Amino acid sequence: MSTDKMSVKVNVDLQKERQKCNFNIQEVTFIFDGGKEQTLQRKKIEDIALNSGASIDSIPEECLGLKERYDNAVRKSCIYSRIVKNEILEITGLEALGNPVLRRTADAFFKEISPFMLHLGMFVPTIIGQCTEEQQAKWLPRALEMQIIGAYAQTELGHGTFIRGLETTATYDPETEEFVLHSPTLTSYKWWAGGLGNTANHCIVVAQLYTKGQCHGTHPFIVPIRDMETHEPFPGVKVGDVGVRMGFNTADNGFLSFNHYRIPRENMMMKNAKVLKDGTYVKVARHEKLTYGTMVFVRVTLVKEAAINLAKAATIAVRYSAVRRQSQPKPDAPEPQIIDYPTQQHKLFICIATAHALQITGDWLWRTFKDVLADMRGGNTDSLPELHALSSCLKAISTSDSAAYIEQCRFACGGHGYMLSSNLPLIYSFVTATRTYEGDYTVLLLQTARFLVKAWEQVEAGKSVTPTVSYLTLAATKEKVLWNDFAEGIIRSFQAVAARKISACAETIKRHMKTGICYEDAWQLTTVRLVSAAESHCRSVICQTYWNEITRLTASCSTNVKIVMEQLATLYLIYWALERSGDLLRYSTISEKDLNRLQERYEELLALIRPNAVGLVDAFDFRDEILRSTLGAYDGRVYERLMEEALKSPLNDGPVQASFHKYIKPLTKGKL
Ligand SMILES: CCCCC/C=C\C/C=C\C/C=C\C/C=C\C/C=C\CCCCC(=O)SCCNC(=O)CCNC(=O)[C@H](O)C(C)(C)COP(=O)(O)OP(=O)(O)OC[C@H]1O[C@@H](n2cnc3c(N)ncnc32)[C@H](O)[C@@H]1OP(=O)(O)O
Ligand SMILES: Cc1cc2nc3c(=O)[nH]c(=O)nc-3n(C[C@H](O)[C@H](O)[C@H](O)COP(=O)(O)OP(=O)(O)OC[C@H]3O[C@@H](n4cnc5c(N)ncnc54)[C@H](O)[C@@H]3O)c2cc1C
Repeated sequence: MSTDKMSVKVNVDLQKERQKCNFNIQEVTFIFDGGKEQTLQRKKIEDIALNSGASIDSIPEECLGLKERYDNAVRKSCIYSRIVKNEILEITGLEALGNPVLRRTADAFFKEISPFMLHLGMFVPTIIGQCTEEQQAKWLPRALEMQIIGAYAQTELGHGTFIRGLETTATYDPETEEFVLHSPTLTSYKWWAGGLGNTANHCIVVAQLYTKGQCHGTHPFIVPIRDMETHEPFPGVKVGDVGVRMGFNTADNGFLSFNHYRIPRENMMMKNAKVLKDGTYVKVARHEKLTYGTMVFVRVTLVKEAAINLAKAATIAVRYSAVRRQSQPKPDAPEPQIIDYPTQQHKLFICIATAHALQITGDWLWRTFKDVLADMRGGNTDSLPELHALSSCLKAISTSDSAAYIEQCRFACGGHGYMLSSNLPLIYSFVTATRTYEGDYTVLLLQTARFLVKAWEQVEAGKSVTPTVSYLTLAATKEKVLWNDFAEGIIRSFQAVAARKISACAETIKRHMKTGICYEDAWQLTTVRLVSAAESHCRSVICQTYWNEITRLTASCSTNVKIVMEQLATLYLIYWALERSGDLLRYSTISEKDLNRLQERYEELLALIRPNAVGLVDAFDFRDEILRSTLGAYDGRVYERLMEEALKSPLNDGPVQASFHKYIKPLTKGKL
């Protein structure tokens, strides 16, 4: 427990909740963080970054005007980046790029997003992933020292998903040994890049590479866009802000265009392909899609990003639900805490369980990513398609589930959840964007579906497949899978559902083709089912990973920790079995009686988890500075904080606003 938690006066209901908790909270914190060392490291980093108070705003961020908000975010980004550079990276090394501790700590500084986020989140990783060693030696130290600040400009006004359709050109001129960057149309303007509008002085630009009259497709280039002294855009560069957004308003998302703008040949990022001085194009990489590597990396990190944000929202909503009392279900009895309503438990406990499921799956995916990276360093790219399929569907489902459940947490807080000071609307506006950026939900599930259909064709041909799809053999028989309600049985049934959906998609594509249409059209006609099949596959991966890993991770834990972690994981499996009962009825032998029994077990689990609910969210161990919520603070002084925060509003700076004299008074006096 940190000192701030020990010294404060805590709401009586929350105190009672904490007394009820029957498990060792710290052990669960270690599980969520990925181990005791990780917890200790995170706390050390949080202490370094937050104990100075540099993150605190005197006026709430949301009460500032757009320009002041941006200015304040840049000011704090400079402070935070100094801490990151001088102290945090010393502790974590570049592993910090894949570790949510930086983002989690950054939340204390920025209610929205730092305009430097993409510098560390994409600019630096792309230098690492796409530059030769020589190029890295030139750019990486400057980027890490914050001597240059970068953005990642791939998306254009006309194209985001379809990267091959990007229009910006980079044409090689052997005379001067330069690339000429050009934006031929309005739709070719770069659009959306975080940090680009006013902050960055360099930018990674993804453009169609032309040399010797031939187009070689999209490649990344490092492009200086502003003068390092004056920060003026260079001649030939047009750059600005894309306008007000639903969230991300301090992230400085920008547009960018080029008018025959020249950069040295060496600024092409040449790890995967090169252009020689004479203009000869040389392919280095063994796999066509290695230039998409930064996207795979960010998709992998987004799974844990989804988990952390959901854990924050759940912490706010559960603590608030323990403090809030409403209605009178029994005559003459006191108003219950709203967390005692089973419907409230149904809204909230799945959020706690999902945060664990995604965090554990995110850890597993990160380890898989590192293994594939190691294989690729040895020249073996065989496991890349599986990693792409996994990272695509897990990014899609984790961000989509997290956004939906964060909104559910907001609903669970009634009217006060609608206050920006609850922080729930801001968390939601951030997370709902993650469903779109770095690959839209549907588009990514269809990428996974491509892999699954191919894997199914291999199974049909009697060939072996990779471990994450080995369950496809379950579809080889048309028999329904035998239902049983042990965890392993539920997981097996989810796999059978996915397998049968995938095989049905493959059959549907073939059936369409028999009518004479081409494969691409047959694929399009099947996409609604393909998305559903990929979603089922992804859910079975999450369920299996969550169950296997939680069993492994709790093996040496105390009994009550084992029990509560198993209750949560079982709740997660049963919740999804009930949600997908239609699929189970179709593809397994589950009966109405089995479903009724599952429903009963689900409700029993809600009651069993209830006394530990506050302990479970305390175990996520968010400092108040990171939660930034009037409803979710550790002490539960909800009403006092709502009032204190309301009084900070500029609209409370006096009893009468100027608008009364300017407009209302003339109106009421009939003079307007
Ligand atoms: C120093 C101090 C600083 C202080 C900072 C303060 C705070 C910061 C704190 C912390 C920061 C840390 C972390 C931050 C974390 C994250 C960053 C946050 C925000 C990010 C913002 C968002 C940025 C973006 O959105 S960038 C743009 C992303 N764009 C996309 O994702 C586009 C989506 N489209 C695609 O990916 C592809 O085009 C496609 C849809 C997949 C299709 O591609 P296409 O070329 O058309 O290919 P095709 O469909 O024909 O398939 C061919 C073949 O290739 C396979 N394939 C496709 N993609 C891949 C791939 N990536 N890898 C491997 N294989 C791939 C595909 O499956 C096909 O295979 P096959 O033929 O079927 O076998
Ligand atoms: C907050 C935010 C920050 C961003 N930051 C960056 C950044 O830093 N750098 C950067 O380069 N980009 C950035 N982006 C852009 C982002 O990557 C794209 O918006 C995203 O990849 C989706 O592409 P799109 O906007 O072209 O959507 P579209 O592709 O136009 O999608 C619109 C709809 O069409 C559907 N659709 C599209 N193609 C298909 C298909 N083949 N099959 C079926 N349905 C399809 C989609 O499912 C969706 O429903 C950011 C976006 C946001 C919102």
